Amino acid sequence: MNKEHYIGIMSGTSLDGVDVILCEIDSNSCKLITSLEYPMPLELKSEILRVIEENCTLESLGEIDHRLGLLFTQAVGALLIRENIDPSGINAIGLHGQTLWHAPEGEYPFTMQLGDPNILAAKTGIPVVADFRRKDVALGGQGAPFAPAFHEFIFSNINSSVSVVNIGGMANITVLGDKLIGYDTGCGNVLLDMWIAEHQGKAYDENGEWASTGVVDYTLLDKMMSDDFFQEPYPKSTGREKFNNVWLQKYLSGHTHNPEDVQRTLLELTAMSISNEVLKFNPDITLLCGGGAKNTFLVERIKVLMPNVEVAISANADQIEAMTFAWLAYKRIHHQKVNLKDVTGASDNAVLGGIYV
Ligand SMILES: Nc1ncnc2c1ncn2[C@@H]1O[C@H](COP(=O)(O)OP(=O)(O)OP(=O)(O)O)[C@@H](O)[C@H]1O
Ligand SMILES: CC(=O)N[C@H]1[C@@H]2OC[C@@H](O2)[C@@H](O)[C@@H]1O[C@H](C)C(=O)O
Repeated sequence: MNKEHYIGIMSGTSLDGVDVILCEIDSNSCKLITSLEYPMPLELKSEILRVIEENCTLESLGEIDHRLGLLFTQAVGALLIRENIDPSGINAIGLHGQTLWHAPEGEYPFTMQLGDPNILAAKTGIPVVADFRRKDVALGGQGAPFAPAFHEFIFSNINSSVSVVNIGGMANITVLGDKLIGYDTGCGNVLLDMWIAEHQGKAYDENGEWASTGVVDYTLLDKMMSDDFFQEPYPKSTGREKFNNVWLQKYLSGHTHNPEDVQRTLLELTAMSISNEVLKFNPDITLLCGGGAKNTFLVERIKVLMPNVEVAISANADQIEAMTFAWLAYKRIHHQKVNLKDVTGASDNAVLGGIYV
């Protein structure tokens, strides 16, 4: 069987860094060979947040597209140099890009990922597959989440009923079965990160330590849990354009709260919005992945909220999203459709992504 080598690049909604992985892929398997986390410069992170949350000009968008193209190129270069890899041995790079805005519903649906793939292809000499999501949106789909198709590929050999939950900035669930189910459950770490940054100047609440000093405000929790997004049926997907400071302030306004109680309540919101969805499918096992799987207090709360489900941290928990995009590049290079229509609501499965050489 022919083994091929693909690089996957993911920079998610947390804006914490760029995950770069190298995989060996064939029609039956995807083996992680090595990975690297390349830091997102703080100034670029602030500029991206400013454009998303405050003020956007065409010039700022164009410059961010270029700067991200350079950043992804540096990240790939760092991996190739560290591992002493010749670029000619890489079949292609799967580049997710940085989501700036995701609006799959409405009169003119769109999803926007930036980071010019031409720069990456030109500077590395490696073919790049990018722009994965817009074909799905063109077919009437949500354009997200895509990881469920990869979860199906790597986890369907498990002989129990399985669900997979990625806890990134946003959180998404996959339920494996005859019909593949997957959708975003809502916020993952994004509100927790935002609140601790504002009150303690930290990028994230390590192991939920600050949250654990507060108490859950159940009135606030109930109000937030009654938000439309949590009530809507799937297919559904979301992003920073919804779960952001404006969203939080809407629920906080009119009351005074201790900051640590808000953090504790936000952690409970993440745990509850995830576990409510998992429990709808009653799986034997739930595999957690993404950065939130390292938050020991969050994982503890998820376990408490679903005592009859075995909760485990998945293999390669930090790399699965980047592996997804390496595998999607493999699918594109081989002109294979991706099994996502039941997840995203697209009218058909499709060959996803454009090739940049
Ligand atoms: N030890 C830890 N304790 C608490 N939280 C952690 C820990 N390690 C990572 N995190 C959280 O994980 C986040 C990063 O997760 P991840 O990289 O999976 O997100 P992402 O890929 O950017 O998001 P998305 O999946 O929505 O695109 C950090 O911002 C932080 O909130
Ligand atoms: C539009 C977008 O970038 N969505 C991300 C985000 O981060 C988690 C969740 O929201 C998921 O829908 C998706 O990412 C993963 C990689 C996915 O497509 O499965």
